Amino acid sequence: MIVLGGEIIGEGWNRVIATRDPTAHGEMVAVRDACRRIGNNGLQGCVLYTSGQPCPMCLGAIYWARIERVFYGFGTRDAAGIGFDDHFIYEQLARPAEQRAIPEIPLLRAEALEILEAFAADPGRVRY
Ligand SMILES: Nc1nc2[nH]cnc2c(=O)[nH]1
Repeated sequence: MIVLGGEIIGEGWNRVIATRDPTAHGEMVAVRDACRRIGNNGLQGCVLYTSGQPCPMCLGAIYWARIERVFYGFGTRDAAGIGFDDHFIYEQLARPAEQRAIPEIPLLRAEALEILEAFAADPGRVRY
């Protein structure tokens, strides 16, 4: 759940299998719920309470949402004990991008930079 000033503003639980969505971890569902309810993509000042320590995907969403603090029950090593990959993915991120089980390989940087620079120069750009 996500709490702001003592009030629950978002709730979520794992919906990966139910919705056939690999991103539907409990934390992601809660972040989406809170953002929808408050009508904002930022969750500044909010605290997330979760049974399990967030995986890297969820932690990324937590950072992007600017959540202030996370409280969790069991850790990623505990989750690994029942077959979840959270800890494995953290270990993967500690390796160079090219050496991971799923390598990230730079491609067409100059062309991609043109798109990035055009976006940066767009006066209608909204920062988040
Ligand atoms: N913290 C957390 N870890 C997971 N690993 C797989 N699914 C989940 C989830 O919903 N939450």
